[in-house]
Amino acid sequence: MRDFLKRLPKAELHLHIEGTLEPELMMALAERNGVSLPYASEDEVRAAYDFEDLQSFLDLYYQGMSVLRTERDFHDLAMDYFQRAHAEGVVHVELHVDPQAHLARGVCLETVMEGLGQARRRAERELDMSTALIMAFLRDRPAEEAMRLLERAEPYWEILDAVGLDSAELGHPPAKFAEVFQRARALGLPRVAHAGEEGPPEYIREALDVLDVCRVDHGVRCLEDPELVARLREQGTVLTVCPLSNLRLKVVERLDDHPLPELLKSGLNLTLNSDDPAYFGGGMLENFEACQRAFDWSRGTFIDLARNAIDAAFMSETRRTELLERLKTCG
Ligand SMILES: Nc1ncnc2[nH]cnc12
Ligand SMILES: [Zn+2]
Repeated sequence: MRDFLKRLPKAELHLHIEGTLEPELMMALAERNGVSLPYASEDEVRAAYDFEDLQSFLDLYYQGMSVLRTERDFHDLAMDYFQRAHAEGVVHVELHVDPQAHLARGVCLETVMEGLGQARRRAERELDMSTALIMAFLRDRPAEEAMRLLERAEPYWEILDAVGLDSAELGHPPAKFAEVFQRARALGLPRVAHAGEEGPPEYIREALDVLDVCRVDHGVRCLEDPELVARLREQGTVLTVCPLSNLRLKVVERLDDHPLPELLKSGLNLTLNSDDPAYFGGGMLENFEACQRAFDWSRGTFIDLARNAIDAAFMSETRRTELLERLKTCG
């Protein structure tokens, strides 16, 4: 089965590029840039990854990214991830990036975008990997700051595939960002948002009604609201589910308790993703394998999930056709 899951052409729709920073690269960049970290070794970094909830993870996630300072750092970060993902049979990656977290540290938007752009072009050329870029707003910061970022990103509007919404969910409902998302819509930018990870089903409704998102990141708490489930099913809204993330952030106690089988039974349009692979114990292949162990799904189920991701991805129709063809030969 591992071989089959590896061969499966996997499209990853929910990944935070800053969440791919492995302890080895974190330590190397800290050294290169003279940034001090509260860890003496990679093992100490790993030992700190024992999270209670989303906030306890975010605290380390923002601390970890303090080592990213230059264009080359962002290039190295993304290229490192693309190579690992490629080795796991990932053929398309949609990366969320959190510019506000970098701007707040004095790293300018151009540094982030140019570094990531270089890596994306190399991935395309050297790994035959397509990529998409989602510029995310931090929901625990003021909406005015998000609006300033959107305007500041004008030179990059052309290369953005979507805007997103992430960071601490509770207490920061999607409606707080109504104007920002309206502006993104007016600019012709597709929209996605994290909702229903730790937050209530009401946040998923708001993401749909107020932000007009085409996909919901996580969305697992929709099951608490049967009417919402029916609506998501009828609309075919994609949920980008992240099993190992939900486990490590204690959204569920054990993977066997994960709502994925129920979400599947409810006829929802699901995809599997890694979220922050360096922090949550594995990339796409580990997430697929963990589901195989926990739920004993058939090959057909994994093929369906992989197809959902390709169908919903921000990619050219030529690329989509090519990947769907590749998927057919996989069974
Ligand atoms: N799982 C997650 N939820 C919300 N914001 C995030 N930023 C990075 N990972 C995240
Ligand atoms: Zn996420």
